[in-house]
Amino acid sequence: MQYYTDINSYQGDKKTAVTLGKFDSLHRGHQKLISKVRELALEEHIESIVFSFDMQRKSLLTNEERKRHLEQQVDCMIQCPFTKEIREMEAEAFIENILVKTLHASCIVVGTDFHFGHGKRGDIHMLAQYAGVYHYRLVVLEKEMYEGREISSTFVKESLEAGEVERANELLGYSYHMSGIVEHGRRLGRTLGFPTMNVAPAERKIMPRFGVYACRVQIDGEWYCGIGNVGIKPTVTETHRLLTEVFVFGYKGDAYGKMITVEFCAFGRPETRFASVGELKAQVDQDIAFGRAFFQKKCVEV
Ligand SMILES: Cc1cc2nc3c(=O)[nH]c(=O)nc-3n(C[C@H](O)[C@H](O)[C@H](O)COP(=O)(O)O)c2cc1C
Ligand SMILES: Nc1ncnc2c1ncn2[C@@H]1O[C@H](COP(=O)(O)OP(=O)(O)OP(=O)(O)O)[C@@H](O)[C@H]1O
Repeated sequence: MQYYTDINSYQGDKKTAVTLGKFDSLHRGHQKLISKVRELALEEHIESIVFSFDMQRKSLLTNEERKRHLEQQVDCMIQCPFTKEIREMEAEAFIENILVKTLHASCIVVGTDFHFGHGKRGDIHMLAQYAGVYHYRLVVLEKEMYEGREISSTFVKESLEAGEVERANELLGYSYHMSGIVEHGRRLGRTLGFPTMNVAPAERKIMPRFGVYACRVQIDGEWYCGIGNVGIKPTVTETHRLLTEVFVFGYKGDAYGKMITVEFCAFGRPETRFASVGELKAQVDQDIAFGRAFFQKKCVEV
């Protein structure tokens, strides 16, 4: 996959099938658009492109994660910073300069509510109006729904904030996850009987509600089950540093310094400030039982 973080460096001269939007989470609605772009590109022997506006704020997927998700799916991805120039570009100019002259779009795929250009004046009606002028085909897809509500990145964020991670995962079509390098904790966990891997989220990564989650953890390419806590460990620290900590079932190695991925599968309980470390340990023992039971119910060996 070709990857660009600046529209001006795009040099392709082939005709393309393009889908556009913020694509913050690559949820099931986004995936429908991406599948369509791939299908059209194959049919017409043209390149498939995902053009995403990088809003440069807190997001569900980091740019790196979004790139990784699309790596094997499309020919090209452009994460275009939402600069003043882009924000203030009139919609007609966006169609002519970006879609037609730069990307050579011959198919454009968007959802019914796609808006673009200065003041968000551009929409599917404007795109349809110029289709004949610039000889592109416009494909507008209906919004993918979940229990009567349109799937959106906003819906995913609300679900994660509420601890409804299982619903978030349904909306996404994959499990919400975070990655990072395992760092040293205070090594208190191992004296309590549950050694943990500590990972800090990327700076702009949105984290789910503080609390305990049944997790799947990828270490050195292998998947494990575990139980994790997202939060600031108020019982044992006062630094308020946000971390994910996981006790990985059956892992015996030394993971310090390794890059791991933690998938959030089910919410157990909110993070709590306990009166003593003894009370915390008693609760974590129950959390471990919750985690094991969750995966056993799914017939996963833990
Ligand atoms: C499943 C699980 C649940 C946890 N729940 C809490 C909690 O509710 N409150 C809290 O202050 N810390 C919680 N922690 C964090 C522990 O305080 C922390 O893992 C322990 O103190 C070891 O920290 P260390 O890695 O710095 O040694 C939890 C950790 C795990 C693995
Ligand atoms: N549920 C959906 N089904 C089909 N297409 C969708 C769906 N949601 C968004 N799209 C389309 O995907 C593209 C990117 O959408 P975008 O990421 O900008 O919005 P969103 O997912 O609704 O997120 P947000 O809540 O941040 O507005 C747009 O063309 C949009 O119309």
